[in-house]
Formats: sequence, structure tokens, C-alpha cells
Amino acid sequence: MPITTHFSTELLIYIYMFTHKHKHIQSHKQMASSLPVDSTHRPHIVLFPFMSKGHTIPLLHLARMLVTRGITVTIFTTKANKPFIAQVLETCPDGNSISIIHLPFPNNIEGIPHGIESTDKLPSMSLFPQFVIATKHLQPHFEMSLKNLGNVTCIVSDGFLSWTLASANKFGIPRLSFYGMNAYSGAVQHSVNVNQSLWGPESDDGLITVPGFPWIQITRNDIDYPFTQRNPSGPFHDFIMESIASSVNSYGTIVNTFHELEPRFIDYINRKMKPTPWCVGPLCLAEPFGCSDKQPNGSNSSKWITWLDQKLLQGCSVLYVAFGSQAEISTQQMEAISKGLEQSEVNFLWVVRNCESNVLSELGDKVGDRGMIVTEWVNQMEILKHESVNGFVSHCGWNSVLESICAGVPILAWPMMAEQPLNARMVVEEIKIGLRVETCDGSVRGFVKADGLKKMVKELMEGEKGKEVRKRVKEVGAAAKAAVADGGSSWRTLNELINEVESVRNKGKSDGEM
Ligand SMILES: O=c1ccn([C@@H]2O[C@H](COP(=O)(O)OP(=O)(O)O[C@H]3O[C@H](CO)[C@@H](O)[C@H](O)[C@H]3O)[C@@H](O)[C@H]2O)c(=O)[nH]1
Repeated sequence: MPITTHFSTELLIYIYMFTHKHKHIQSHKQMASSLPVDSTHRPHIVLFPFMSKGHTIPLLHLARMLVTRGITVTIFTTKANKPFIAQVLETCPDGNSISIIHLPFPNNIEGIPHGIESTDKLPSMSLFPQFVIATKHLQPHFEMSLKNLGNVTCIVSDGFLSWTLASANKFGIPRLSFYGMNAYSGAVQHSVNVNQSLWGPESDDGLITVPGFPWIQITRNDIDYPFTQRNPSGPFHDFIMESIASSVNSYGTIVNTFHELEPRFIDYINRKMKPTPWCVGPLCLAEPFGCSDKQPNGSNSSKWITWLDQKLLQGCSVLYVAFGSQAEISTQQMEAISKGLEQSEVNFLWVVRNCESNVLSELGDKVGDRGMIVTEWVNQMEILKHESVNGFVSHCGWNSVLESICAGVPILAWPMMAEQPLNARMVVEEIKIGLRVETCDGSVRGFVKADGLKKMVKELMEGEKGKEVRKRVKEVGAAAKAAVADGGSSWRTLNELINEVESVRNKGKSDGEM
């Protein structure tokens, strides 16, 4: 099974939901609203993130947004993931309204080493199917805890944890599913799928015009395996179908986007998606951008922030390079990145996961103080927000794109897997906040040579096109902030959602569901 399969699940789920079109048009899209202030009764929302950083982090941001609205939040996770969650929420001003409950992650799952409870720690992403199926063993523990919790307004569960729907139904609690994607990638994928456009061209690089969006052209290479196949099957397919079924039967879906960013695509999913999507992002704006990584020695600044401070004092612009929490990059490609960064002559901060070769130490020796290479976990938002950072080479994981938008930093898009090729098209062609790396054969999934990287890095950091996208990303960043500020579109939608699940829950209680 290809290592990237699991994230494509999100795409198929969208497809299925779209194909079950419903007519439920919600008033929340138009109405401003505010939350009821009732000191005797606080809504209580349970969050259950999937054990993968790209899925967990946005739900922790949602937790912040909820507690600042006077809502009590309980987060479910597993023991090994609890410290990360606790650390992310450490700076939350209303942190005492958040509880974390950890459940025992199952042992003896074939292929999963003992103690590995997060996908970014898996020895290989090919173990993803076993990992995700193992989470089903959490169900009895989850239900026991839910029983003890008592009054819960709703459960926001990652879509991959499909079994939480059965738990929610047992207790008569509305469930909302969360997928970390935008509306663009879902809408494009749906459109080419229902219109069977993917199987037109002979080549995987042949252009396909997207029905309903005639200005967009994609290739089969923009879509991940197995969704390029006509008849996907097997245990992984079964897992997908379960996730789909549970999402379709949930109360709603939370989407990490905002209306002003992609109105045409949000309108599309509003019309065709079941259950109702609620666009409440960018969730990363719940995070206080000014906070620093806490260091073990008690100092407030990490070595990379200190280095960025120095670059700022020297009047240098810095390129940030990072590919999310779990991209697997070949040694050959790492060598080309290294050479490209060296030859580009820009100042760079490269955050690397899982590099076993000596590429990094050699690069460090060659570039000296011009570059910093970090292999630890960083506070990415803090880096992007740093005044010296003026460009981001990114795999276009949706969280990274949103964080870059909010920090006003243009992107050099280098998609690697999952829905990232579609996100990259959105970034470059639709919202025009970035440029794209050049692959050696022009294919979406082609190898990027040092020259191709160097050329586009220079264009982003010093060229005219770089200037244009830098200006544009700042405008989009301002719109993002307005969306989550009081009275903004996402602010209103989140308030309306809370009001709605509260009344649904109260009605359920008065009808004797509990
Ligand atoms: O050292 C690090 C590394 C990562 N991050 C954060 O980790 C998250 C990573 O998320 P993302 O940029 O979306 O990348 P992935 O981890 O690759 O995300 C997965 O999940 C996303 C949301 O579903 C999808 O868009 C991607 O395709 C999929 O790979 C972001 O919030 C980063 O700020 C850090 O804070 N520090």
C-alpha cells in the first residue's frame, strides 16, 4: 500500500458526502449571532482529535476559541499524546476550562511499536491502516468516560475516528466531524469525480478541465492513490467507507477555512455536502502569535528565534523551509534541497524531520551562519510571524498554508502527498499567494533539482513575482483576521453553531433522550 493513502481518505470522504446532496440550507451563513450568557449553565463540548499533529493542532486551536466563549471543553486523547496537548494549551488564558482525559492506546498491534501513539512517530506511514484501526479499541474507554462526564453539549470528533458516532448516538449527543481540509480541494475533487473526468487523458500529466470551474485545470497526478483508480477495494477501503458513513450521519462538519478566502468553493460544498459544513477558520488565529517556545533551560527564546532576531538586526530576510509533521523525503531529494539552498545564497531556517544521512551537517558546514537547520519540534506559527521571515517553502499541508496566510508570508509551494497538490494549485493559481517549485520534468510529482529550487527561491525572495505574491498574502491575511474577529464571518458561524447544537441537545433532553 502506498504510504500516502491515509490522507487521501479525507478526499474520498468529501466525495461521498457530496454525492449525498441535501437541501439543508442553514441560516448561520447569513446571520450574525451572539452566545447566550447564562452563568448557571455553560455548554460543554468534547473534542476528540486524531493522533496526528496536523489533525490535533487545529482542534486545540478550536478549544481555545471555545473557552474564550465561556464554554467548558474536554479533550480526549491517549497517554503518550497528553503532554503535547497540555504543552500547546499551556498558554491558554482560560485553560482551567479545559480538561484532558487520556485513554489507554491498545498494545500488541501488529507492526506498531509499543509506545507509538501518534502517526508522526510511526516508523513508516505504511503502518497507517493498522494504526487507525487500532483506535477502535478506545471506544469502550471513551464511552465509560462519557458516562462519567454527564452533561455534554456535542462531540467534535476527527473524521478518522468513525466509531465515535456510535458512542455519541448511545448518549444522544450530536457529533460534528472535523477534516483538516479546505473547500477548494474538496470541491475540485468532487467535481472531477462525479463527472468522471479523471480517466480522460492517457497520461497522468495530461490536463483535465474541472467541470463547474472551467478556469481550473488539474492532472491525475494532483490526486492521490487510490482515488485515481476506478474500483478501490480492500481493508483500507472498508475503513474509508466507515468514516464516510459516520460523517454523513453526523450533525455537521467543521471546516478550517473562512468564507472570504474561497467563497465559490464554500458555496459549492454548502450546496452539495452532507452534513452541513461550518466554516470557522482560520483556527490558528486562536493562538496568541506572540508566545515563545519554552526552553528546557528556562529561557524564553529558542535558539532559532534568537537566530531570527539576529538576522532581523542585521537587516536580513529569511526563508523558512518546512514540510509539515510527516512528509517522507528521499535522501536524494534531501541532497538536492540542501544544494539548492546553498546555491540560492539566501538566509534560511530549515526544520527537518527524519533525516538520517549526513546531508544536514555538510550543509551546515558550507553555509555557516547564513542558514540554521533544526531537527526539533518548533512553534511554526512563531517562526512565520517573526519579522525577518519573508518566504516559506512549504508542502502545502492546509495548516501550514493557513498559518502562512495569517502571518502574511508568501509560499513557495512544493506539494508532496495527499490533497497537497490541490492546495498548491489553490495557493498559486486561485488565491495567488505563492509561486511553485520547478520539477525536472514539469510533473506535479517530479523530482526537484537543486537548480529548480534555487531559481524559484530567488524569485520568491528577490523577484518581481515574489513581490506580487507578498503583497497579496498580506491582503488575504488581513481578511483572515477580520473573519475570526468579533462580528466576522467565522466568528458568527462558530457562535451560530454553538447556539444550534445547544438547542438541539436541550430539545433531545426534553424529549427524554438521556
Ligand atoms: O516542528 C513543527 C512541525 C509542524 N508544526 C505544526 O504542525 C502542523 C502541520 O500541519 P500541516 O501543515 O497541515 O502538515 P501535515 O502534518 O502534513 O498535515 C496533514 O494534515 C493536513 C490537514 O488535514 C493536510 O492538509 C495535510 O495534507 C496532511 O499531510 C502545523 O500546524 C505546523 O505549524 C509545528 O508547529 N512544528
